[in-house]
Amino acid sequence: MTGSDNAVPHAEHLTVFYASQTGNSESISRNIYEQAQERGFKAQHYVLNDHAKVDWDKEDCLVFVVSTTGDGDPPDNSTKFWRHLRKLKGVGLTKAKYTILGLGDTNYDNFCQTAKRLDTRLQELGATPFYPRGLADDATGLEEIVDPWIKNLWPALAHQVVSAPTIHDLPQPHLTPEEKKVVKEIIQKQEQERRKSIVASPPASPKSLSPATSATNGHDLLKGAIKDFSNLTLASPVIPAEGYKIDIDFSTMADHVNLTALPRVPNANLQIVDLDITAAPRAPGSVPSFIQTPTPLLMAKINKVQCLTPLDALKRTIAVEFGFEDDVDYAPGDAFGIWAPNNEALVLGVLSALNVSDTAASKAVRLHGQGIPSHLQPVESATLLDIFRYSVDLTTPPKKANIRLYAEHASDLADKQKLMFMASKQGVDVFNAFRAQSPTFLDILHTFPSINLPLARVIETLPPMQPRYYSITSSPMSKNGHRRWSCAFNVISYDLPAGVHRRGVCTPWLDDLAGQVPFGKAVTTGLTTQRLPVFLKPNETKFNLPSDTIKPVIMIGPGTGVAPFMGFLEHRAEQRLIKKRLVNIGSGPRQHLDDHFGDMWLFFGCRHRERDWLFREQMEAYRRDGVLTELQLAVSREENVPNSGKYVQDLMRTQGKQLWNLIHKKGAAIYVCGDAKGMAKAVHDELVNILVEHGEYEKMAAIMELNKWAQEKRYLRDLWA
Ligand SMILES: Cc1cc2nc3c(=O)[nH]c(=O)nc-3n(C[C@H](O)[C@H](O)[C@H](O)COP(=O)(O)O)c2cc1C
Repeated sequence: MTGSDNAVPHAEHLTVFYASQTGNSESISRNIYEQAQERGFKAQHYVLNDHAKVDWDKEDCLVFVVSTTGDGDPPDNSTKFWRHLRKLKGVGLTKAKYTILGLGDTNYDNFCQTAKRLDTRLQELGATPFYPRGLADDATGLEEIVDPWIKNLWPALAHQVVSAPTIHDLPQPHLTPEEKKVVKEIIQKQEQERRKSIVASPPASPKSLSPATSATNGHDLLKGAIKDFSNLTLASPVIPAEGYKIDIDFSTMADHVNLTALPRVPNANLQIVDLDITAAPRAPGSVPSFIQTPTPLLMAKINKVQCLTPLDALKRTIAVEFGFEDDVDYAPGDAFGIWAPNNEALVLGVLSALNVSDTAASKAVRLHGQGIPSHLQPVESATLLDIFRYSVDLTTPPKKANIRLYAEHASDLADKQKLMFMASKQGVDVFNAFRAQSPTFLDILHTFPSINLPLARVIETLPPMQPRYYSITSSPMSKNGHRRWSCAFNVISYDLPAGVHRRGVCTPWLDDLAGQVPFGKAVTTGLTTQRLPVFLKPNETKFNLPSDTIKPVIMIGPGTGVAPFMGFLEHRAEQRLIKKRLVNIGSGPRQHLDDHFGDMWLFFGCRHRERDWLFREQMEAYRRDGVLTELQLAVSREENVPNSGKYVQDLMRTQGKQLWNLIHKKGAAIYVCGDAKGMAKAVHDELVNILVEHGEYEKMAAIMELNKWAQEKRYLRDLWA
């Protein structure tokens, strides 16, 4: 076989479902899904509640990754699925072949109950397991079971595949024997030269990335592009980004002639039809109509911006208030999504590198084709410029399947061979080193200048752009509350060791739009008039203030995890104001305000009080006014101050008795927001300790009690990875 597309097995259908409460099953299932794609499966990845999106009869194999939560309960994002499963009758799933990876913790009574129940029910319905169930234990380390289970899944799946040889058996594809010979010679020659140069020359500069300057794809083209793009309708001229040539050591490539486990080249489905009209310019501040959001898209203006951290802080955190023309209903604890565009210079740089002229970029096109990614379906008419701004993700590092595709379209044999190597099992270290540099799509084009990818392939194979979500820090009850939302976030911007500057998509864009205000008072004047595309994301886990205002609230949220609690506090301050007016009306005995409101405790953590005590003024004011009953501040990196070297869980320990009283005697609700791994686990463990120490529970009984509270929505967590 000479290595044409015929060498690749016909993709087999595989769907990976997950049910996850705190994200473990989700990320493990995503890993399986990505590996499946790389191995040539036509894979899909869904949360179990979206079970109806898949025609189970048409799937060759189903893989379920499910955790157990509460007291042996399935995660919230699978409850709809369980209702559906209960309703199914007879043996309606006889065609389904499946396997299950369960995640649980042997400290709990009902270890991996969800996985076990699912297994039983699927078999009752006639489905057949094709690979033994795996049950991973968080108590000893999930990876002990998960890693070997995934490793052995592939041979088990290959056994199910009837049509073609597995991808492992593939000869080195897409190179004729003559080509292979030439490539081998080139590699050997390069390797000899590299070795010679190591001996002859002084150590290379530590900078492993450098701006691309090659005449074929670098400055010459970019100079042209600057001229080309100058008449685009942009607010101010933007110079296309240059991209970086990523310098990676390919010396190990010479040791591997036969490459295995190469992913399948993604199918080509998308067609671009040039509608042959210059698109009418969009209204200033509007966004393309193809953007799809789960709740209505709203155009917000920036009312107010404040930088919460000084220059010497580790992170730059800003608080932004958005304003709307009409009322928007929301509750404290909800979040909102922002649909940010890619950095404009990067978009222009990519279009320039793809040789798209300014005229072509601003002409209307229609995207169509069978089986194209769902985010591209609605593109009836849009400009390429808008598609690259809003529809595709230019900054997420590539997956192996993309690298494989780029190899396919590299005309230079050395480029092709390097890309093939990175996509293979043998090149995994080089692939990881490449990804570690966070290459943008533009960097890839500059690093491998002979890649000549048709535009349709670029658009359909780049990941879809995703909205970014932020917790609302304001209350709808405050003045004009329904017409404003606030949020606070860290601006993602960092330098790689090689001296290259990288930026997130949404937060630097917002920071730029808001004028990069300096640390200090909130700025309300002279702000941009540009409207921003946002939409509401109601909280699905009831992470909202209790409706019974007398119920005490314990809030634990270090860093930007405090965001939703600022909304809770603003809301409670408003509730108190209203009550204050009411209680003093009438002839009855005067009532005390605090009789109507339960305690509010906040555990907040920062590194240095002067550098990253976010919302300090507001917190202190709430404390003074009695809205906040107790403020516990943990200061992890500052010396000689109260609570120095402490984290929130340490302060919970010292306040254990009071916390237990609030929980036990007054029925307090507990809220945790922030980092899922480190902080949330430590806080959970500390709650167990408090129940053991002050409530006289056995450890297991304490764990069970916390599960019960999680079920009753009395212990709520809003976490991110
Ligand atoms: C509040 C809570 C309740 C839990 N209840 C159980 C349980 O009843 N049985 C079990 O095996 N594991 C239980 N676990 C452990 C989780 O299943 C385990 O940590 C798993 O890795 C979480 O996966 P996920 O992030 O996908 O939800 C519980 C964990 C938490 C935090």
